Amino acid sequence: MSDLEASLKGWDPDPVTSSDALSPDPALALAAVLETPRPFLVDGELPPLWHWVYFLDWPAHGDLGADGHPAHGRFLPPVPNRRRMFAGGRLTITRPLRVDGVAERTSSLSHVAVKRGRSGEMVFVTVRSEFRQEGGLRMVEEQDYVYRSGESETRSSYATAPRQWPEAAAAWQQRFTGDSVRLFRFSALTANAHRIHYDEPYAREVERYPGLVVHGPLLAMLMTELARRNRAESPISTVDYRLRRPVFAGTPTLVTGTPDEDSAEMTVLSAPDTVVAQAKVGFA
Ligand SMILES: CC(C)(COP(=O)(O)OP(=O)(O)OC[C@H]1O[C@@H](n2cnc3c(N)ncnc32)[C@H](O)[C@@H]1OP(=O)(O)O)[C@@H](O)C(=O)NCCC(=O)NCCSC(=O)C[C@](C)(O)C(=O)O
Repeated sequence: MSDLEASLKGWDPDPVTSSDALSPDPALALAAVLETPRPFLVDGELPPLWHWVYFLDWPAHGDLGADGHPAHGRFLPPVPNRRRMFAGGRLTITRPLRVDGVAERTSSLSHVAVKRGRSGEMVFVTVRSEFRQEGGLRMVEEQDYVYRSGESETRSSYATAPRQWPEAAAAWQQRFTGDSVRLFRFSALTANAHRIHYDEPYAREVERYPGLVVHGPLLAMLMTELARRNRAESPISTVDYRLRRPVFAGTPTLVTGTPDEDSAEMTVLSAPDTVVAQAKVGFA
């Protein structure tokens, strides 16, 4: 048994339920950060993944670790010297949540797996959440987080990111470059104090990235938003996404979509053959 596996023995956190009155304000602020064309909230319905600006935790300042991330939390694995990344997830929407109405989220630990990848040993933690409003189940979500233990390695493979816009033949396309202001505003909106997103000396010197890291949730949203804008008549009912490589502020990326009858394959490219994020979006 590896040290990582040993540290997880007996870890079995209980489910937790929280509620949110779903004020429209966070959604309107998110629309500004994403530069979403009007109308933002048709019939008050939250677009797919926009619930990420709700149900937020604001731990006391003293309860944050040196990385800005909470030092303790229900679904944070007891891994020594923990380093975390958002790796992917799946969302099924039966009926969208509506703003201006209390909604409830129940989260539980779904799955823990220690795996060995190109970057060494890591633990994948999947958290499953059910969202209810007006007594009905509206969405089921699974989110995969990856945790590593120990000091950051030198990430020399990231240092040579190209500085040109990637090109692709996909039907839907949108250019995107993360900049520090947008990353800061997205961190604030998602109550994410992780320093890799806004503290460049920390990102470079401590976590050894070549720059600020673009949020995984932001990349996932760019993909669903491109699909939503191009298929306004068909509501999105499923999203399955994976974050494959970190993206850094200043890196020109291309968000692409290749539609099919009832789904679309989405990617974020940092070079024509480098997929940094991918998603499959299903239309109802
Ligand atoms: C995830 C990394 C570390 C895998 O690392 P790797 O490349 O070394 O892995 P691999 O060699 O591709 O695969 C190894 C195993 O892992 C599995 N695997 C591989 N990927 C996934 C995935 N997504 N979900 C589930 N499983 C996955 C894969 O299927 C395989 O399993 P197997 O051995 O059973 O076949 C690597 O792909 C990576 O660095 N991705 C980018 C992560 C990223 O940049 N996230 C956004 C920034 S962090 C963030 O936003 C955070 C936030 C918001 O601040 C906050 O929550 O705190």
